[in-house]
Amino acid sequence: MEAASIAAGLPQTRLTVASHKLSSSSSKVGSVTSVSFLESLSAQTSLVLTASPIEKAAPIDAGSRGRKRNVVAQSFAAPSAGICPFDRTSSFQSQSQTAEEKIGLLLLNLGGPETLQDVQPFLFNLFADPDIIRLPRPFQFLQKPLAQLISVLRAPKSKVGYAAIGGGSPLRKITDEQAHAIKDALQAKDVSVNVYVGMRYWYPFTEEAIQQIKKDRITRLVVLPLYPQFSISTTGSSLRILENTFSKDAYLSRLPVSVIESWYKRQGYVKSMADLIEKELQTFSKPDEVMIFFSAHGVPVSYVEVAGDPYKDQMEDCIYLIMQELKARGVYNDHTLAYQSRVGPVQWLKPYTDEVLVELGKKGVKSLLAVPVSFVSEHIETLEEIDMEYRELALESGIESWGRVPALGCTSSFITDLADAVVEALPSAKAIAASSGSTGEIDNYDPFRYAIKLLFGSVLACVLLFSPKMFVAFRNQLL
Ligand SMILES: C=CC1=C(C)c2cc3[nH]c(cc4nc(cc5[nH]c(cc1n2)c(C)c5CCC(=O)O)C(CCC(=O)O)=C4C)c(C)c3C=C
Ligand SMILES: [Fe+2]
Repeated sequence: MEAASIAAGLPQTRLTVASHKLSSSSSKVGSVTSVSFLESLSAQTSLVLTASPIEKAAPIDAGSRGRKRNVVAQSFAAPSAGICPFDRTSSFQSQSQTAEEKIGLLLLNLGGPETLQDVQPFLFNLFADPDIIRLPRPFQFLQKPLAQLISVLRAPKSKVGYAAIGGGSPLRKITDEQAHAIKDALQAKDVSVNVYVGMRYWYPFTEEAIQQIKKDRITRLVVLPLYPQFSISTTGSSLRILENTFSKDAYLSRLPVSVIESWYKRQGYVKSMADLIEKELQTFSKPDEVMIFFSAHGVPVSYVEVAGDPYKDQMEDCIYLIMQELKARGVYNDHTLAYQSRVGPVQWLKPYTDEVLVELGKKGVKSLLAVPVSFVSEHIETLEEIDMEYRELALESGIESWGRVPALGCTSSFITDLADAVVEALPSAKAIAASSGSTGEIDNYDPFRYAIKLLFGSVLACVLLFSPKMFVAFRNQLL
């Protein structure tokens, strides 16, 4: 649904932010930040803070060639008819309202190519992100030429993957469904919100969502990244877009904002994951003998060891909490954690999923249940990498029974808990730092300087990449 048509004529949202009663099952754990998200992000990503100003033209334009420009982000103002079920029996009650508010909820996600033609420009946007390819400051002018080169080299491999799952990523559709479901779950708690979806690397872009929030004159905003754990490369990268845009805009810099940075500790999430695992274990002939195999998306080791990305610690903590929940239910299966989806010639978090599968086969493990744990939607890495590549590898390695837990998607207990998280975050919303300018203009873009940089950078990138050592590394790891 197009945002413009839905968002038009929105009723003014009425809400008591100061006084509300929370459901006894909802948990306040999780990391909620208001203004301080900028500071905490700076602390966590100090190495890249001075990276490029908002990628205003290039990433979006790169993806919009030959496509009707998507001018508005998605906003969901109308209840959707039963796309995702959720629990309407929550004990949350909003009480009488003291102020008129127009509340926005911004869901942040990665985005994915919708067609095979989108794959290369999508990859360009991804590799042009200084939070994904972290170049030392003197080399940052190489970011875009490198992104162009790597995206072109990587695209054929990625296209095979996307072709295998139906010719495109399901992320936009699933995220839209989650947006509708959270909106409905909030409505059932008497909290009216406009929900916006902002993708980092594909449509609807985060920048578009922000512009829509501004147009809609939202008065209070909750930001909810759809990643349970924080990583510089995911939540951090999306928050940087917000930081850059909000701090330069008079209206946005005064808008009270609350950011839910990570939420893997929430009881609703932990219990929902445990429910899925428990249910899937029952599909095996001997459930007690199944190894629970958590497969998390990897990140380069340098993110954790040099830049201080909390992702690895949070992931380990998350697995611990899910296993504790399972033990409390009398499920004592063995479990292990490995990291998947590495790209490029650098060291990523270990152990690697493919290597562990082979080892487990050698050790005589016969039944294995894969649990994707970094992400809450089905996507290429669950549907292709786990369900096809890793399954085949596991069976070749001697594992006889293979299962996979579905992504949470619109599971009702999970959606209800996210809605609770939003309600809990509302009171702490605060305006971000004062605006540095009041025009709302984002950045000066000089096409001539950009072209010179691009030309020079491309030549240097080719020289670097086609040196024999780099060439071998890329051939082995990227293609
Ligand atoms: C090159 C570096 C990458 C880092 C670091 C990284 C971190 C990271 N990614 C996700 C979740 C997703 N990644 C997706 C696609 C994707 N990611 C990379 C690279 C890095 N990811 C590439 C090259 C791609 C494109 C697909 C491919 O060619 O393999 C997606 C989208 C999937 C879809 O269905 O479209 C998601 C989701 C997490 C959680 C994460 C760090 C914690
Ligand atoms: Fe990724």
